[in-house]
Formats: sequence, structure tokens, C-alpha cells
Amino acid sequence: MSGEDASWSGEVRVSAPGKVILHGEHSVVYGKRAVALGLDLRTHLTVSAAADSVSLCLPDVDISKTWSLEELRALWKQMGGAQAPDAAPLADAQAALLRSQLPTGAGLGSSAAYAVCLSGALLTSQGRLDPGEGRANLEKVCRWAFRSEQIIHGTPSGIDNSICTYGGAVNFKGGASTPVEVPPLQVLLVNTKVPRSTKALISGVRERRERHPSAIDPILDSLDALAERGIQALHDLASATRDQDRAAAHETIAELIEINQGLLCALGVSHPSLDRLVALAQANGLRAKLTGAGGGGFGIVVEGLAGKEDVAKCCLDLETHGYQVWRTRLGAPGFTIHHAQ
Ligand SMILES: Nc1ncnc2c1ncn2[C@@H]1O[C@H](COP(=O)(O)OP(=O)(O)O)[C@@H](O)[C@H]1O
Ligand SMILES: C[C@@](O)(CCOP(=O)(O)O)CC(=O)O
Ligand SMILES: [Mg+2]
Repeated sequence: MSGEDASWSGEVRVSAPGKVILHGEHSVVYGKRAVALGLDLRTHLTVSAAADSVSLCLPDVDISKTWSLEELRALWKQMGGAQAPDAAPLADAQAALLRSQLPTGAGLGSSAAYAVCLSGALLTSQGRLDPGEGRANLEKVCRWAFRSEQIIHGTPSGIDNSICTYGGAVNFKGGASTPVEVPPLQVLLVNTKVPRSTKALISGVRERRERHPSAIDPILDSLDALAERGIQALHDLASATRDQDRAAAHETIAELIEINQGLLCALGVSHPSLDRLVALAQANGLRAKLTGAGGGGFGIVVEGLAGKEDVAKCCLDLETHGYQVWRTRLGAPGFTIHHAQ
């Protein structure tokens, strides 16, 4: 439904995945290439019609708020919202309930999954997605989610809202994303349990670059080249038909992960908990890097062709050192409408 007089009386249920950035975190903020994959941990949102208010229930962060439509219309007017060129009319009373499997503020894109769910559910409930316009609808969802990320982050690159909208794997550069064929990529998601702020880490990189532009810019260029090599390796893995080609692609991916972590250390976004994680993986013959903004949060260990025993031993070592470990396969589907009426 849309328009000032329309009153919608249905329910919309949607979900969006979290994400793992394989290559390009931080450098993507400077227009460099990045590659990210959907994660099978999801955020779910239900939006339903309400009598005369808008309420938002976020049990995972212990927030529950209700505003009367009158209050919101006054605020809308005060903000000059009606004059905005792409402003959506504030028409309907709604209740939104959101649940997430994603830890917040840890590098797995909880903010983007949240943003994508909100934008997708509201666009659906307001009748602003056109039946049969799959890609165009997703682009719309992605654009609105980016606005929400701007509120949370300040200067997001757009990669998180893109992967959480489109899912699978995306090749992202300069604000535009293209799909990448997803090979079977098994990883360990490792939680350092160290809290950190995406915004503060991005500022830290900016300040380091301002102090030493001639040293930092080549690192950003290397990260760009690494992402390009990473996409080629994913492609090689997806299209490999012989064991030796699969093995070669896995070896390349592992080596790129190792180089990437070194460059992120040079940008100043690692953390002792991440350095230890990388060393423990390496002691078991596996390669690891931080994912997302770093400074704590999550790291990933790529399993490649490691045997079951080596992977199990690596998990055990990590858990013994206090890390939480989840084993998962990357490439989960993007924004999904489960129910709309
Ligand atoms: N389930 C949720 N409910 C409400 N807000 C959320 C939820 N998930 C994420 N957020 C918002 O996103 C912020 C975390 O985003 P960010 O620092 O970018 O880390 P990440 O996106 O890697 O989890 C939270 O502080 C909160 O503002
Ligand atoms: C550091 C950055 O590249 C990724 C941040 O990811 P996260 O919020 O830590 O999940 C920032 C961005 O791309 O907007
Ligand atoms: Mg985020």
C-alpha cells in the first residue's frame, strides 16, 4: 500500500543474511575492490499492521519503542521530509519485530542485515516493489539499506548492504556490485569475543593514511589487487573439474588470505586476539584473517583441503584458548520475502 490515505492491514516476513568479507575490508572505503559472501546466520523481521502507532521491538538489543502516527507526522514535517525527492509517504501504522542470529558489532554485518530487512519489509508493505522486477527490486532494497548504514557507520562503502541484499558472493568496487559464482567454500568463523567499533577502526585507518599517505596508498592498492586475485581464485575453484585444479585454487586462496592479514596488520586494524587466532590456525597448517573492521570481532579460517582431523584439532586449539568457533559454508542467499499479504 502507499499514499496518505491507504491503510494496509497485512503482514510481511523477511530475512537477510550476515556476511563475511573475504578480501577488501577498509580498502573498499577508498574505492578499492572487495569480495564478500553471504553467511548462513540471518536476521528475521516481521512487519504487521497496527491501529494508530508505529512500534519497533528489537529483543536482541533490548529495545522496544512505540510512536503515535501523529508524533511521527509532526517529526516528518519538521524534517522537511515531504520535500525530499525520493521520500516515501509516511502512511501506515505498523509494528516491527526483529530477531537476529548475528552477534552485533563483531564484523559479520549485523547492521547491514538489519538495514536490509527494514528497508525490504517496509518497501514491501508499502507496495513499492514491483512484481516480476527481481533485480530492480533488490537494487531498491539495497539503496535504502545503504541510507540506514550511513546512520550507523557514517561512511560505509556499501559492500555490506550489497552482500546482505544479493547474497551468494559479490565483487564490489566503486559502489557497484556484480555477482561472483560461489564455489563450495568451507570456513571456521572464529569469535575473539573482543568488542570493537567499526566507526573507530575506519577513523584509525584514515588517520594513519593522513600521516603516511605514500606508505599507506600502496597497501590499499595491494589490497585491491588481492581482491582481484581472490575473485579469480574463487572462479577457478568453482569451475575446477580435476582434483589438482581444485587443490591449486585452494592453495591460492589460502595464500591470499595470509597476505591479506599481513596487509590489514599494517593498516593497524588487527588485535592481539586476532594475531593469536592466526598463529593458532597456522600452527595447524591453516590460514586465517580478520573479517570486517577488525580490532577484535570475528576472524575466518579457510579450511581448503585440510583433513577432518586437522580441522578438528584447529577448532579444539582455538576453543581451548577461549575462542568460540562455528563451522560453516559461505554463499548464503540474500534478502528473502518469506510471506507478504
Ligand atoms: N538485531 C539488531 N537489532 C537492533 N540493532 C541492530 C541489530 N543488529 C545490529 N544492529 C545495529 O548495528 C550495530 C552494529 O553494527 P556494526 O558496528 O557495523 O557491526 P556489524 O555490522 O559488523 O555487526 C549495533 O550497534 C546496532 O546499532
Ligand atoms: C571496514 C569496512 O570495510 C567493513 C566493516 O564491516 P563490519 O561493520 O565490521 O561488519 C567498512 C565498510 O566497508 O563500510
Ligand atoms: Mg556493520
